[in-house]
Amino acid sequence: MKYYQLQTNILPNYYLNDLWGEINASPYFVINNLNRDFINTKGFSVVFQRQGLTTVEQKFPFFKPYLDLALQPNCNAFYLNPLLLKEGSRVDPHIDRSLRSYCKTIELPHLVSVLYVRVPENMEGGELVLKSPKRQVGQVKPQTNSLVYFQGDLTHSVNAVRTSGYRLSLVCEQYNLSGYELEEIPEFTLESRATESRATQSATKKRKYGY
Ligand SMILES: O=C(O)CCC(=O)C(=O)O
Ligand SMILES: [Fe+2]
Repeated sequence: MKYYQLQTNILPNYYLNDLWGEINASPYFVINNLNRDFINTKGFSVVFQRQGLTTVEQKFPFFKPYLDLALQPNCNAFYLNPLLLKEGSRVDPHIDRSLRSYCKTIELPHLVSVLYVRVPENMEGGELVLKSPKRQVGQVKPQTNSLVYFQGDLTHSVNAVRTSGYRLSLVCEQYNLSGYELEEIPEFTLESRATESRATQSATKKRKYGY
């Protein structure tokens, strides 16, 4: 794959509706302001190794069809996060490396997959912009039921959404780690502001972002 790949109409529509309902109903799905790059977004994260996949599927059966489709056979560690944007939300330029809080020296993901679960019709803004160090290599206009794979070394951002309605994506950072790095990654864990104490939240902020 060179830079990125886009597939449309990838899953049955009833599944996307179900996913929308299940994610919104999840008690873990709350305001997501831990990271400064994510402005006005909601979400939670599931961290797992391949051997924790059955636990993910037990606890979140509604993720299974997506994981069956999107997980790459050569990857062994994953960071899965549903992400909700609404009017005024945006994501500033970043490289996905969310597992670094478990292993400081971790390499970049092999690739990142993004399923667009629901996108407002005629959405203005909300494009996924992909950049290599030198130049912009792609701009994806999300559509409901499309799946994007992009190289894990690309800097990317999401333009501010300028219309009403919700843009829900299901993002999975996929890593191909060495045994040494893999040892540091939990087999299965959940990250959500809903389950963190206030003390943990401020400690995490200081550790990760220095404020
Ligand atoms: O929703 C998207 O298009 C990408 C979101 C993203 O970059 C992320 O969750 O790290
Ligand atoms: Fe990202």
